[in-house]
Formats: sequence, structure tokens, C-alpha cells
Amino acid sequence: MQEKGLLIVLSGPSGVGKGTVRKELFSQPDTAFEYSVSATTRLPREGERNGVDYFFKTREEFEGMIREDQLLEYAEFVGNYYGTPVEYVRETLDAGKDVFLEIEVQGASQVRKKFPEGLFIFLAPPSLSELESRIVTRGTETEDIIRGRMKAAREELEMMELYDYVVENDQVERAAARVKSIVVAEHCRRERVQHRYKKMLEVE
Ligand SMILES: Nc1ncnc2c1ncn2[C@@H]1O[C@H](COP(=O)(O)OP(=O)(O)OP(=O)(O)O)[C@@H](O)[C@H]1O
Ligand SMILES: Nc1nc2c(ncn2[C@@H]2O[C@H](COP(=O)(O)O)[C@@H](O)[C@H]2O)c(=O)[nH]1
Repeated sequence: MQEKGLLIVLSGPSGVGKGTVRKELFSQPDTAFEYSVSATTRLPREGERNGVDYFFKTREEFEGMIREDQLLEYAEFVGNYYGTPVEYVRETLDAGKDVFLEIEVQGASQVRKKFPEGLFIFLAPPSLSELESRIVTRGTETEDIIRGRMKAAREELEMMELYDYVVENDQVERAAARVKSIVVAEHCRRERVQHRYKKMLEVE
């Protein structure tokens, strides 16, 4: 039987650098995870593409996806819906490939309930002032939204102890390397747990 892939969840407050660290990971040729594109009701930012960065939906369309049980998890975050289409995740895991979700904290705790065997990594900022400066410097949000996201960040940071690992995003390449090492270590741990070597000992 095909062994299932690993569900990797990278979460953390808005502006900490989840997207940047994810892009760094996916730019490396030996990265073997599949990225799950989320659905959102947020409007596209300049340069964002439908089906690549997000599946951009109206509120009506998104609520239809909720009703039809098409989402593994979803959350309303500072005025917009965000959610993970379930079909892609299930099919990819069933094909034995690792799936990478980059989502906020409420959604991650829903995934934890449905996939307790997932790998949950919290990306933390060096400080709150650095976090704010990153969101401000990105220049994609209004002052009101930034205030909302910073308010949410304080609550989200308190959730970090529920994660399997915390990685500080002090420097992008270093944070990406830490995430990758955690995934490699998790695979080694699972191979032991799955008793893959038992068979080898029985035969020899
Ligand atoms: N280690 C870092 N040092 C300095 N700046 C960083 C670092 N990581 C990311 N940034 C910058 O911080 C800003 C926010 O990064 P990014 O958009 O990746 O965050 P995010 O967690 O995905 O945010 P959101 O949750 O709002 O989508 C960007 O301008 C990015 O270039
Ligand atoms: N619960 C979910 N959160 C998600 C998903 N996709 C992205 N996100 C998170 O939302 C915030 C805001 O994103 P932005 O692109 O508007 O800056 C951020 O923390 C994302 O990680 C999802 O499918 N589910």
C-alpha cells in the first residue's frame, strides 16, 4: 500500500515572513513538498495570480465552498475568509507526496484536530516591533488593517506553545534551512515509528 505523505503546516502571525520563507524553500531544487494554494475573499495584490497565489473568490462563492464541505479548514482573518481546499490535500497525501500549508493560527488549530499526525511549525518574529516594521514595509495593507493584524498577532504568539516546533525568522535562508531540517528529521522519526525496518530484520 502507498504510504501517505506528510502534512506540513507553517503558521505564525501576519508579516512574520511565512510567504517569504515558503518561496525560499520552493526555490530550492531539492524541495519535494507540494504547495496547497488557498482560497480567499481578499482582493488580489499587485502581481498576485489566481490559482497561483490564491484562488480568489467572492464571499458568496467562498460560503458555497463552506456549505459544500470543500475546505479542510477556514478562518475569517481581519475581514476576509481564507481556507484550504480539501480535495487537493487529500489526493496529494494519498499519492505519497508531502503537502505544505501556509496558513494563519485559527486554521492551523482546525487542521491539528483533523490531522493530528501533521507537522506543525510556528514561525516567530525576532520582536513585535520587527513584526510591525515588516508589515508596514511590505506596503500592502492600510493602517487600519495593519492595526488589526498586529492585534491578532499578540493573540497568535500566545499559541506558539501548541506547535511541534518554533522557528525564529531572523534571517530568511536560515529560517528556511531550519524548516527543511525539521521535515527531514520528522521523516526519519516516522520511518522508525512505522517499523519499516522490522521487515528487513525479519528477512535477514
Ligand atoms: N527574515 C526577514 N528579515 C527581514 N524582512 C523579512 C524577513 N522575512 C520576511 N521579510 C519581509 O517581511 C515582509 C512580510 O513577509 P511575508 O509577506 O512573507 O509575511 P507573511 O507572514 O507571509 O505575511 P502574511 O501572513 O500577511 O501573508 C515582506 O516585506 C518580507 O520581504
Ligand atoms: N486559515 C487560513 N489562513 C490562511 C490561508 N491562506 C493564507 N492564510 C493566512 O491568512 C493571513 C493573511 O494572508 P494575506 O495573504 O492576506 O496576507 C496570513 O497569515 C496567511 O498565512 C488558508 O487557507 N487558511
